Amino acid sequence: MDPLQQQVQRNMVEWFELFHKIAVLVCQHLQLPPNILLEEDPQSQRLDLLRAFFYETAGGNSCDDEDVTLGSNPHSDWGSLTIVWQDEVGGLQTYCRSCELWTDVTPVPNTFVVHCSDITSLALQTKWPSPLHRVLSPKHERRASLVYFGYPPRHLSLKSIADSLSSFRDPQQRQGNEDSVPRGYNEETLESYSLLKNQALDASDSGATKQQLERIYNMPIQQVIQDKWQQVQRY
Ligand SMILES: O=C(O)CCC(=O)C(=O)O
Ligand SMILES: [Fe+2]
Repeated sequence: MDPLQQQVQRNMVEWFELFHKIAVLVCQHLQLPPNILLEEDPQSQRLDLLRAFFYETAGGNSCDDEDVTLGSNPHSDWGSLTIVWQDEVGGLQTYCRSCELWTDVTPVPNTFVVHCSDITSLALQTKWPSPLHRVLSPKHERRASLVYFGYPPRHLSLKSIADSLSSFRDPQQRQGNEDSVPRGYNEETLESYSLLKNQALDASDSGATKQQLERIYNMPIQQVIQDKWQQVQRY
């Protein structure tokens, strides 16, 4: 590796660890149990990802097409928790389901945005919805962001996460014996969860379904996420 590559890698590792610490602190602050929504054992490999984004302006000389989208399409994040750092340009928006409007997530210096992502939301029976969000193409200034996608320990399943969260909040609560998905989900909310959609280009069933949740409910998270990466593989 040349010195520049080494420097970039060192910086990325530092940021990766910093974002992971922030994610752990968020869980602690929300009084969520340790080592359930995030892999906290330093010896264990994480599924987590850190991505650096750089959004070019849509109105540059090289492109006259007004419809061009250089941002990010509406989606929800698959994991447990997402931590976003964005610069002052803005463009991140979340969808308000009840008012049916896109709302700007206004950049605030020295702050991070935290999304409760699909896995956490599903384990909490959508009590905390996973936000549908998108990034608009910046018009005048280029935009940079760093996005950390946190995942639970790879061997856990949605069921075991759901059981741990409910017994943590209510120690009297007995763990469910059945492997089936509990009732109580808001099915309309589920429809926007990317984790439950078939995102393959040739997918015929593009809608999210309760059956999909049933299919993955007892699978190790690692397998669920591997299947998702297969779906979004573009050759
Ligand atoms: O760049 C951002 O602010 C967010 C990007 C995003 O939502 C994602 O990559 O999942
Ligand atoms: Fe996202």
